[in-house]
Amino acid sequence: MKVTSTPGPRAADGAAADGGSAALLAARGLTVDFARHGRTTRVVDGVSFDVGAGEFVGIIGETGSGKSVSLRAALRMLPRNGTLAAGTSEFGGADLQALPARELRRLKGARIGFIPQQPWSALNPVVRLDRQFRQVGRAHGRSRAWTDRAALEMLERVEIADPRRVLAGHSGQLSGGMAQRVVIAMSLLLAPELVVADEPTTALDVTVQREILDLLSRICHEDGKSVLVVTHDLGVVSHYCDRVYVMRAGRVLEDGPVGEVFAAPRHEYTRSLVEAAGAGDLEDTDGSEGEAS
Ligand SMILES: Nc1ncnc2c1ncn2[C@@H]1O[C@H](COP(=O)(O)OP(=O)(O)OP(=O)(O)O)[C@@H](O)[C@H]1O
Repeated sequence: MKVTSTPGPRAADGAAADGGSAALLAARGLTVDFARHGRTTRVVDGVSFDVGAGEFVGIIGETGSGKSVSLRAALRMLPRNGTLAAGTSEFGGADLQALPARELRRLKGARIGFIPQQPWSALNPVVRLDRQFRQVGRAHGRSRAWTDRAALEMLERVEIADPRRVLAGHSGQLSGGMAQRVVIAMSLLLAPELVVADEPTTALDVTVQREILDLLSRICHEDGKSVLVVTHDLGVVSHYCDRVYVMRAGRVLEDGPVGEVFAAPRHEYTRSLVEAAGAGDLEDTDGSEGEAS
């Protein structure tokens, strides 16, 4: 994959300087409180980010820095004990925080695909996979025939061998990598414009991780989709993303084109991430046109 290093200003407030109102997903000032053991803790504080059309954006930071919570806040997917204390998020100009729940559900399945950390969390072990695809199709007004055809096509695109047999089976028969391919196929079923992936490969073996990411990136590039990926792996961001937001302790420390941020980090923390990752992970971030293997 090409890693671009678009020249341009680097924003200081966590929002992309070049994102502006044209962004497909725009989050501004997200601030999240969690109630825990009778106390309220602020875990995300004023986080802003943009994802433009066709852009691959990464959010990176150590465990607990607030990456997942920011992403979930933007998509109105916070757990019960989490509250959005401040901030806004828009998708294609629609206010995600104000949309009626039904419209939000419709938009999320059809225009925003979500890939979770654990494929198993998105699959029901006791329901045949073809039925699970049909449930997704039905929820969005698609016929059974349409869904069956689309599911087969998507499983082929994610390189599942013998997709008919897989569809007639259950998720428990799949390896982790196969299960994540099925989840990717399901999340892409309705051709969403944006794919949001929360540490999509941490549950998988290292070799499988790369295969899955290559596949996801290829399909999303071919179809011109936007991707927002949350990861603690600098190699993933440097290899697959155009722009990056670096998070620590619930805030965005810096953001910008991947090549620029990692080649000349402004923040000490980003510098330490780069140093810890070592040169091997940064082979593609020099602003030149590195190709993924
Ligand atoms: N449901 C919850 N209730 C209380 N606190 C939570 C909840 N979910 C997350 N947190 C807290 O919010 C903070 C940010 O968590 P978050 O999951 O966003 O981190 P992260 O950067 O995505 O890390 P990881 O890579 O481990 O997922 C952490 O301190 C976490 O303990």
